[in-house]
This record gives sequence, structure tokens and C-alpha cells, in this order.
Amino acid sequence: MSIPGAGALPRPTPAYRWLVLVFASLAMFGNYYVYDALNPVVDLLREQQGFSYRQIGMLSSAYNLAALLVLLVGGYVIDRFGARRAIVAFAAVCVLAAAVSAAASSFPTLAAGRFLLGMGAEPLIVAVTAVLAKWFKGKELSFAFGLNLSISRLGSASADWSTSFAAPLYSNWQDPLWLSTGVMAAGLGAALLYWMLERRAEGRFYLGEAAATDRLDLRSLYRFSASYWYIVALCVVFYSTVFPFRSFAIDYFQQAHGLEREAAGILSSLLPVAAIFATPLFGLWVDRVGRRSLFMAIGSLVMLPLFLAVTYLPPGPDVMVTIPLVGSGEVPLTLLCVILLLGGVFSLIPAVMWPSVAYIVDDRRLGSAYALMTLCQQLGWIAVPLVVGALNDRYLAGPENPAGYAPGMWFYTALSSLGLFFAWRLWRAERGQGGHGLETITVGSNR
Ligand SMILES: NCCCC[C@H](N)C(=O)NCC(=O)O
Repeated sequence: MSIPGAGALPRPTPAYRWLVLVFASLAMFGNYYVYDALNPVVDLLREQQGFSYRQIGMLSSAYNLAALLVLLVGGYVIDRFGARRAIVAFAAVCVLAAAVSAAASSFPTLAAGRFLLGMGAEPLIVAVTAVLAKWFKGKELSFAFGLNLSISRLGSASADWSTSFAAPLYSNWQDPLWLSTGVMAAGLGAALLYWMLERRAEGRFYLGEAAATDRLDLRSLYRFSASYWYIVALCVVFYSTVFPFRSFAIDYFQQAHGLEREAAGILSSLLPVAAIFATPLFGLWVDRVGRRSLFMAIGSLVMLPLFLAVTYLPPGPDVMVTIPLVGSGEVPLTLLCVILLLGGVFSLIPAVMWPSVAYIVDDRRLGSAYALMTLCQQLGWIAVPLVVGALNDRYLAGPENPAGYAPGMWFYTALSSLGLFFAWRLWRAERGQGGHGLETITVGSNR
């Protein structure tokens, strides 16, 4: 919809644009914090509530199930009511979800809280993407996306760090979740400030045509190339490995490797922390050199042995890891190296994979392509925590039986090998006649 008299209005000033980015990203910080706030209380849920690993896996999958359902209509809601209202509404749903989870007294209520979170958090990501596209199209869009993702990951890292800066809350499982409700309430505040900024901009600035959102057109399913499907397949197995690994990681470091909660939180946080800095750098690098499918294959290859390395390699000497202003903890060198390598992969693959879709799919179908990819991502991500939880229970994983975690790690390894296979197929397809330029297009080349 064009704004009447738009031609006479100036484009927003850079300062206004960056302020928009700050508020939209703070809403995302809250979003990622709430999602990851469950990870450091897994051991407490098991001890104090008697939950099994299977139930922990179900809590994770409840989020994806809701996300799957709501993603089908999320684009419609954003188009119908506008991204401005959608951001506030979905952020409010996240606050409610966080409060329901924190107040829960039984497994079904906690699962309902996580389900509600999926209904708010994933469409909030879509709405923020639409907002950034609207304000930054034709300007610094990739950089804005990169910064937005880095601030979101800071939310994930902060949830891990809460084991240090909010250590006294961890006497029970609910207080850390109340803290996450407070953080998301601040995110809702940021969403409201964004709403005010956009309202104020109306009539002062020309914001362009309403941005296309990630709406799913199921007919597109048949029209995408093999390269697109290889990327989707890699996306499914990559995120179905990394996100569930993160969900169980703090508990795993505590039970299988004997780490204190603080140290486990600090170690787990290195994954998003590495990504905060490395993702934009990898993005800049790949824009210069191309070779996108090769980089995805290299990332998948590096990931392949990591889960077996944490299981079977000797732990090595303890080293002190300090996060300034947060805390410190002693962690075994092998675990530290593995998490740093995984952090590198967690930076490289997303930095290359998401933008690659834009090279192989026609602009008009990009919204559908991303929506379909996110939908498939949720499908894989639903299943894996259930399987890992069931494996941990089946093999009696726990501090007395650390070997019981090994089958779960083999499962992650099997998924990683599938990822490597899809990345290799993509590389072969892109090197051939039907390539879309993933290997060759660089900043300096003409498409
Ligand atoms: N709260 C973490 C879940 C984010 C899910 C989202 N659909 C996604 O994949 N984002 C990209 C990323 O790399 O975080």
C-alpha cells in the first residue's frame, strides 16, 4: 500500500533507521532469552519435578509444534494487521508464555507455556524480518540482518550466563523462568517503542511499499530446483542437531562431565558468543570469495566428529574460562575446543545458508521459499529432542552412567553425516552446468 503523497516525503534518516533496528532487535533479544531460559533448569526439573528426559524433549517439541501451526497463518496476520501491530502482539504472547511456564505447577501447564511460546516467538521472528526489510531495503539490509541475529544470539548467551549473574535464583527451577518473564517484558517494552517510532514516522518519512512477508504458497513446492531442496535438507538436519544439542547441553555438561552449573552455562554460552562475532565476518568473507556450497560442506565436515569427540576423547586439563562482567568457570580443554569448533560451524553455516536461497530462487518466490524452509526446519526440530530424550532415558543416562548419553551423541553424529551428504550434493550440483552461481558470484562480479 503506498502512502499518499509519498513522493514528497523524505526517506527516514540513518539515525531513525538504526534506532528502529535497536528496538526490533531488543524484542528479539527477549525472544531468544526466553527460549533458552529452559536449558539451565533441566537438571532442576528432573530433580524437583521428577521429569524424565523424554518429557524435557517434549517441552522442546511443544514449541516447534505450535510454531509449525502458526507459521502457516503468521504471514497472513502480519499482512492483515501490519508488522507494527504484529510485533507488539507476538511479543505480548511471548510474555504470557513465559509467565505461564514460570507459574506452572505440572508438566501439562509447562508444556502449554512452551506451546504458547512457539505461537509467539516464531511469528515474531517473521514480523521483525518484515520490519527490517521495510526500513533497510536498498540500504544496509544484510548488515542490519547480521546485527539483528547477533543481538538475538546475545539473548541466548545471556540465558546461559544467568547461571552466573543470577546464580542465587537457581535454588529452584521457577525463579530463573520468572527472570526470563521480566526480560521478555522488557522486550515487549522495546516492541512498543518500535510501534511508537513507526507511528511517529508516518506522514514524516516515506517507508516504501509494504514489505513482502514469509508467506507460504504450497504450490511452490513443485517449482524449486534440486539445489534449493539440498539447502532445505541441510537446514533441517543442521538446526535439528544444533538447537536440541543446546537444549540438553548444560545438563549434559553437568551430569556427564561433572561441571558446576556456572561453568556449564559459561561453556554452553560460547556457542552463541562465537556466532555473535563470527557470523557477520563469515558473511562479509563469503560475499567476497563466493564458494558458498563448498563452505557449507566444510562446515558440515567439521561438525561430523564433534559429538563423538565429547563422548570418547579424554577430557584433558581444566582451563579457566572468564566472561568479563559475567563470571568464570573451569572447563576441560577437550570440551572447550569442541564447543569453539561447533561455534565456528554455528556461525559459518547460517551466514552462508540463508542468503544462498536468494541466489537460487526467483525474487517473487523468495517469501515462500523462506517460509517453506522454516516450516521444514520445525518439522525436523520437533522430532529430534523426542528421540534424544527417549535415548537418554532408555540407556539410563545420568551422573552414575555417563555412557548412557553416548547413543544420543551417535544420533547427532548420524544427522551431521546426513548434513554432509546434502552439502556435498549441493556442491556437486552447483559446480555443474545447472549451477546458480553459489560458487562464483562475489561482490565484485556481475550476476
Ligand atoms: N530461539 C531460537 C530459535 C530460532 C529459530 C529460527 N526459526 C531460526 O532458525 N533462526 C535462525 C538462527 O540461526 O537462529
